[in-house]
Amino acid sequence: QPALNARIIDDGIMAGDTGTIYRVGGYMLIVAVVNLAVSLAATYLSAHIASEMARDLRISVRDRVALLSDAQASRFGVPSLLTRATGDVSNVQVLLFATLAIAITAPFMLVGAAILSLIQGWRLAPVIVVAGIILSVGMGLFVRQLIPAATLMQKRIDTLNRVIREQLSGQRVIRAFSRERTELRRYDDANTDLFTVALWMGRWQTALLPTVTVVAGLASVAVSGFGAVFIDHGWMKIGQLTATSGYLMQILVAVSMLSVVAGVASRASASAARIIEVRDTEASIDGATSRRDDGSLAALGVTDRAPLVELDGVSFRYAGAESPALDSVSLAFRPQSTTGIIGGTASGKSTLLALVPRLIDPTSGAVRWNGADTADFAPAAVRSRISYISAGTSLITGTIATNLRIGKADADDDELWQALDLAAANFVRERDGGLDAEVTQGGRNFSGGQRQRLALARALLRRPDIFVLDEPFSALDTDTEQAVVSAIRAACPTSSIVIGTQRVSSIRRADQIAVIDAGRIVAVGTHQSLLAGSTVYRELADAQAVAGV
Ligand SMILES: Nc1ncnc2c1ncn2[C@@H]1O[C@H](COP(=O)(O)OP(=O)(O)OP(=O)(O)O)[C@@H](O)[C@H]1O
Repeated sequence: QPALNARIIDDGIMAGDTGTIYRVGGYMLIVAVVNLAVSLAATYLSAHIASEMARDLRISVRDRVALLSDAQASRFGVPSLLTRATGDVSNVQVLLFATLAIAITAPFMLVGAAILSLIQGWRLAPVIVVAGIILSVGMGLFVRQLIPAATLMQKRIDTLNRVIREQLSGQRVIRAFSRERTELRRYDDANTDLFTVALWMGRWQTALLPTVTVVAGLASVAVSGFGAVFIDHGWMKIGQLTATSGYLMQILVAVSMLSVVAGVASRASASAARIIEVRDTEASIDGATSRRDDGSLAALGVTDRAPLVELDGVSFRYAGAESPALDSVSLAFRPQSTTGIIGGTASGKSTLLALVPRLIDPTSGAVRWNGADTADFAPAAVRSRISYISAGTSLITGTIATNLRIGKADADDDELWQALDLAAANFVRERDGGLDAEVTQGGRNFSGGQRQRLALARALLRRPDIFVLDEPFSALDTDTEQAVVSAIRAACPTSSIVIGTQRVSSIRRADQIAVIDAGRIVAVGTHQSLLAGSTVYRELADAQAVAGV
């Protein structure tokens, strides 16, 4: 366009040729319309591609997170994983959009304008080159400053998210212990830390544009000044000077656009590193860790019948822990039999139970199904035969039906009602909406006992070969827990039922009771034999005032 403008001035206005003015003016109009259409299309396509990339990236982060072991997930921390899957992906999305919409076109614009300005005359080239060098060096420095700051900023967003999460989930405790002021201060500190780094980045970012503008202004003054001298000497025409000024402006616009992209790029590169860190984490518990290519149950000799599950000299140590949570545990869970694992706080019950569905793998020893090491099995194959209830029952946002169908996706309503009845979850019948009654986040609109009954119904729906139940009755009264245990046994006569608990009442009728203390099995027997032979068990029973029946 500046070249066409130069022709209008030099060949049209100066030569008094109105025909050239109209003709070249027409070309300018066409160029402007094409320019508009191309940039609209480029913006649309860039937005489309960037959004699709972000969607795929979120899926891949989620897929990786789903495969992380508990220890790996807690190394990142839930708030950080959330930020990485959302805010960090958005930063990369913005960069991709900016790159496609601006950063690809800007260099063409820059080089094209530089070449076209040279065609107009070489004499002003040094001005353009000097301005270009100053701007490139300035931008390089700017990006170097911003990348570490952007990394710090994402970390501080993680911290703020963690504080908010803790405060929201612990709201009642905070109120009950009058900790509002302390918590407010904690929030303020995290918020101020984030503000400080954001402000620092903002200052650098705001400094960049004025720098570009000042360099642009000086370059423009230099072009006009030198140009005037060159015209005076007859080395240049007025139109050539106008065109060179126009191209200089285009170069500076391109540089300004690149400077905006540089700001986005520094944040995005910090975010990309955080996303890559998650994606590159080798999942420690997933299908890929099956030691055999064919990790199916059939390939390993486990048929339709409930298997004999054995813990064979199993030890487990959490990463960084001084002592093992489980130490040389050997125990068998037989089909058609109920096993109780009882022990005090932190004795290792949850750790032991998590081994069965391969939520964790033993540090040494093996978990065997019909003699075959489950490390050879695909975790999904093992889990498909198990119903697991973790301590602190989890429900998800949805309805009662959607929560129950996690246990069995194709269960019809009759099956759901039957499972609810077996789990003594009669309250669902009185609830508005019945099976379609709403479940809010974490099942907070249900009491602890109701949540446990729903979890038991979900576990029952699957009719698994093994029930692995971690403290499943802690919020139920003893009569109800007995009724539910009997109902599970009657509904699934061939299954193996394993119950981890601190309550003697939950397991006293079990065929086998293992007493665990500090990660070791200290006694195995029945209620009666343990009352006679195990001090730990007797003490637990005495403390809970359970009669020797
Ligand atoms: N994710 C973890 N990281 C590190 N150590 C852990 C982790 N989970 C449990 N432990 C430790 O392992 C030991 C056994 O814990 P576990 O949760 O298995 O006990 P538990 O018998 O189920 O306790 P409770 O009845 O109180 O739930 C404890 O010393 C505990 O501190």
